[in-house]
Amino acid sequence: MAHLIAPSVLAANFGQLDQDVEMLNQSTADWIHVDVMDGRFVPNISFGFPVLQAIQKKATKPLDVHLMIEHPELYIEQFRAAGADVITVHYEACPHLHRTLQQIKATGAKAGVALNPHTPISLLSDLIQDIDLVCIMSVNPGFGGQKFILHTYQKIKELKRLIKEKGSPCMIEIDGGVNQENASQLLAAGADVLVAGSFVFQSQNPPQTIEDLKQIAL
Ligand SMILES: O=C(CO)[C@@H](O)[C@H](O)COP(=O)(O)O
Repeated sequence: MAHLIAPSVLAANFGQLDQDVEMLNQSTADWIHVDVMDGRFVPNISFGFPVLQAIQKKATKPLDVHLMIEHPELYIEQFRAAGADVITVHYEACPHLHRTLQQIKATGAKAGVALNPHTPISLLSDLIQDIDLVCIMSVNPGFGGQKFILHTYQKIKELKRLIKEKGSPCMIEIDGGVNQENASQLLAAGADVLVAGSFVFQSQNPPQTIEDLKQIAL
């Protein structure tokens, strides 16, 4: 399967969000990645339902919503109603992760699990069959523009092995510090979806940058 590119609107210009979403609509991006932060699970606050709804109104591509919040299970239905197509919760925020994944699937959304850099892949061993997407955080969540953590390559390979061993249809997404330099190695290690925020939005020509990431061959 060809890899997917999911630009993160956390790095967009919120003064012209409509235009930035329209740029993504016109680009070769596959998904639009939306980072929700609550100031508790992560030391930053981004935005909530009204902004997600505004993005949904304009977007013509699936919304990949990454919840960096405590107690995500309290808000799943609301995020789905606000436009989320993929809902990713953090392993570290869910004491009853299996139940939360079922809750996400019951809304009709795809169910994702994100892992902080310190969280081992092996913890997913008993529920990998129930996950549609694992988001490996390649930075500590909370901020865009951070440096990519090299140990990520190892984790992708481990996850790929686990997925194969258990026959899971799960996709592997990488989030944080993705750029033209590391993208090809990430894909070679087994990544299916690349999230890129600052690399896309701070470039001279964001649609071209998205297309360059899309065209990376192994
Ligand atoms: O979830 C997060 C950060 O917590 C990411 O989605 C960032 O938004 C990616 O930004 P860059 O590292 O690509 O700038």
